[in-house]
Amino acid sequence: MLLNETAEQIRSMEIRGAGRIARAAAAALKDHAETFEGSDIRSFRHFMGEAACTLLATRPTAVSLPNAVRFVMKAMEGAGNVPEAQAAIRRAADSFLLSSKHAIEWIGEIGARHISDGDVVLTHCNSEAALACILTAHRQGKDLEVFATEVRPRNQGILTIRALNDAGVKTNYIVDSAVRSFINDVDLVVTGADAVTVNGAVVNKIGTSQIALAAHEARTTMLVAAETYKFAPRSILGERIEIEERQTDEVLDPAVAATLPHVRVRNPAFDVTPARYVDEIVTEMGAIPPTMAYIIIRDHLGWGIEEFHKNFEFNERMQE
Ligand SMILES: O=P(O)(O)OC[C@H]1O[C@H](OP(=O)(O)O)[C@H](O)[C@@H]1O
Repeated sequence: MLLNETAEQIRSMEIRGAGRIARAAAAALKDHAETFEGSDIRSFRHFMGEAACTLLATRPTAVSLPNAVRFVMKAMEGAGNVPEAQAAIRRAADSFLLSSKHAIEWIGEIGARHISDGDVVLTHCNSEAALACILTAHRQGKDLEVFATEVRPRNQGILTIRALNDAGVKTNYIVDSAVRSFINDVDLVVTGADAVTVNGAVVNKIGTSQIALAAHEARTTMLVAAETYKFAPRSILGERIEIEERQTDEVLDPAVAATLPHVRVRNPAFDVTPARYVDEIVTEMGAIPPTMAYIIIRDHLGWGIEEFHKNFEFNERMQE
C-alpha cells in the first residue's frame, strides 16, 4: 500500500488502536523504501525522512507510532549505500512486526494469570492487548463475564463486543456512564494504553481515568495491558503527551451545532490516569508496577538522556 494511503487510513481511524497504528507505520516504511529509485544515499535518507514525518503527523497521542517509526528509521543509520539501507529497513520493520505479535501473545499469557475462574472483567475501548488477556483466560477454560463500554463518540465498544461474542464470552454492553453503577459487580478492570509516561501515568481512551477512579473507590483491581513500545521516552525530558482533540462532528451533528452558537463542543480522544490508580501494567517483559516505567524506558527501550543527544545528531544528519 502507498505510504500516503496508510497515513490517511491512520488519520481517519480506518486503521486504529495503538499497536495496529505502529505496525501499519512500520510496514508502510518498509514498502516505501522499496519504491525509491536512485542510488544516492543522502537522497534516500531524505525520502525516508519525509515519509516518517508524514506518518508521525497522522495522530499525536499513541507513542507506539513514533517508537515504531524511530525503530525502523534508526536501522539505516550505519548503511553506506541504498541497497544496504533498504535491507536494514526491511529487517527492522519485519522484526518490529514479529515482536509486536509476540508481545501481545505474552501479554495475553501474563494477563490471563491475573484473571480467576468466575471473574467479572470490565474493559474500555477496543484494545488488542487487553482483549488478549481476556480471551487467553477464556481459552484456558476460565468461566468469565465481561462488561464492555460503548466508547462514545467512535463506538469502538462494538468491535470489542463482536470479538468477545465470536469467542463465546458472556458479555454485558453498557454505556460509558454506567461504569460506576456496575463497578461493585466487577473483580478486575483491564484496559489498553496509548502511552505510558516516565512517572507511570497511563494515557488511554477518554473515560479510562473515570473508570480507574471508580475502580479505586470500589477497591477493584485496575490492570493496564501495554507493550513496552507504548512507553514514552520523551517523557524523561519532561515532554508531555499531546492529547488528540478530534473533529466536533464526531460528537454532535453539525446541523444541530449550527443552531447553538454559544455551545463549544469538545472532543478529546484520550485522558490521563495517574499511576496511583493503576495496580499493574502487564507488558511482554512481565507485570510491573507503573512506577517502574523509567526502567522500561531506560533499560529495555535503551533511551537514557544520552540517547537524546545521539538522536539529536541523527536528526541533524537526516536534515542535511
Ligand atoms: O494497541 P491496543 O491495545 O490495540 O489499543 C490501545 C488503545 O488504542 C486505542 O486508541 P484509538 O481507538 O486508536 O483512538 C484505545 O485507546 C486503546 O485502548
